[in-house]
Amino acid sequence: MACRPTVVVVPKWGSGHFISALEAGKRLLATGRGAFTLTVLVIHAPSEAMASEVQGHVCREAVSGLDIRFLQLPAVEHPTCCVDPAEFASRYVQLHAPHVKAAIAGLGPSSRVAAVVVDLFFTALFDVVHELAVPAYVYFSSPAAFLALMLRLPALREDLTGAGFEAMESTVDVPGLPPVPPSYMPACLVKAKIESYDWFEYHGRRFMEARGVIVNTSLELEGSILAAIADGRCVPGLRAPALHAIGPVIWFGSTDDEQPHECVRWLDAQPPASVVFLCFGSMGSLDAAQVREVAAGLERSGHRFLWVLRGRPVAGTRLPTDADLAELLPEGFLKATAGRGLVWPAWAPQREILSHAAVGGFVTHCGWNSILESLWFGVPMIPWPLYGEQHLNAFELVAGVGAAVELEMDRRKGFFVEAGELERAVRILMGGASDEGKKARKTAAETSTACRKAVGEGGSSCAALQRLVREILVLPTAGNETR
Ligand SMILES: COc1cc(-c2[o+]c3cc(O)cc([O-])c3cc2O[C@@H]2O[C@H](CO)[C@H](O)[C@H](O)[C@H]2O)cc(OC)c1O
Ligand SMILES: O=c1ccn([C@@H]2O[C@H](COP(=O)(O)OP(=O)(O)O)[C@@H](O)[C@H]2O)c(=O)[nH]1
Repeated sequence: MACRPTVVVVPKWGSGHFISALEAGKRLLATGRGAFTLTVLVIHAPSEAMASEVQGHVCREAVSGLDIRFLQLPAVEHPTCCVDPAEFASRYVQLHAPHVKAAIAGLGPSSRVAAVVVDLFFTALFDVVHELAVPAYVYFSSPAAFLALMLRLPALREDLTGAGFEAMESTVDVPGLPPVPPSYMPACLVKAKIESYDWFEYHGRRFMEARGVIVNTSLELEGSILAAIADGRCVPGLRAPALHAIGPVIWFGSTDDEQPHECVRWLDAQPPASVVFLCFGSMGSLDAAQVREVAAGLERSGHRFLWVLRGRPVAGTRLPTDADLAELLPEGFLKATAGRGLVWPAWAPQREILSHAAVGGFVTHCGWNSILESLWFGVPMIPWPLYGEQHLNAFELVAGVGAAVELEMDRRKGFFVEAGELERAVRILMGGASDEGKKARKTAAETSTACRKAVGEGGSSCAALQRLVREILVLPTAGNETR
């Protein structure tokens, strides 16, 4: 079919961002039933490890036979003196703006560019998208709760002293959530790191310029927050951005391994719902003292476990290394837990593990993709937030969604978790007669059903996707219909 319009997606590197944005693009493509193609502008990831991860996804999709064209953008210099990944990503993409403009303009002769969808850290690209008079969308791969908070940041700034949320005594009003204690504010906003607050506030303001914000969530999961945003409660006096809740967007593809993964083979030999799974995301790792507490807590809980234990990143990088188990684990631990525990020192196939019948609980760093995957498979959680917006996600999981047993962390000691506390939470989550555990397991099962219904034919997220595709396919209107 000649001259079909194309939707341009500009994803950020990093598993949680890139795969999610690509999968959302593929769902747009499938919903459009051939009415448009997808063009993905690939930004060179800032480290070799991340670049090769992105390349793996690109190569796999390039041979999928779908209408996706990948355009690699030229490399640019790295910005210097950035305080955190949010600032780095925001400034790095600014340097790509001329290349993004040239790439989009270059598509013009063969296909009309119907929309440009950028990652939540990439709103600096709006300037060139506006210059080209193309409708701009944001793909928000974090929860609506964090979107609500980002939209609220300009107003919240007025209540803050220079010390940030850490010094705040009252709770924080995130519309649609119960009052949030300041200690649950995202790690990137809690400390007096004014640069990262500035950047999140910057993006929050720029979301208002978008034709719509596509959020990886559903009405069933975050209905009250989506309603609060749509009602304008986050941006009083201004027009709220149009929202498209199309989630859960989860990638169910595989990495073409011929043999089942060792973790999966081990799970095959365990009884149903007997194993607690521990995994801390693409960037999470624990220090040596914390590793010893986890080992003691798991040993004392008496439960079966599959623990993805990663080593600290080497200097100058952010990705965890493969762990040296002999060095990290307490002496005798592997022997004492042989037969009922597996410690895996490298990247693990998390989705496959969560889908396994032997898994009954998940100790998670609360990355939003991990939460959605766990809910999809009906696995109740113990939240152990580390970085980014994860503390807010953990609060929402316990106080809002309810599919989790809270883990007490010593907030004055770098969020340290004692062995006894992990043992307590694991025992409650994995069995026993406590109401708290029963409620978490029941809510996880119910939420799984609701999530699957949302993306199925006639579900709320499926309908939102169809409305979004209709909106993209017609020329810009003042529509704000998809709340
Ligand atoms: C959303 O707020 C923050 C996100 C991050 C952040 O940074 C990051 C940088 C990389 O180079 C690679 C990554 O994979 C990555 C991931 C990441 O956070 C996760 O993003 C997911 C997709 O949006 C999802 O939201 C997870 O919940 C996040 O944990 C960093 C940060 O501050 C340091 C943020 O505030
Ligand atoms: O050992 C690992 C660690 C992470 N993941 C996947 O990486 C993504 C992590 O995204 P999330 O938003 O949870 O957290 P982030 O790593 O971006 O902080 C999820 O899809 C996980 O399933 C995985 O497959 N194996």
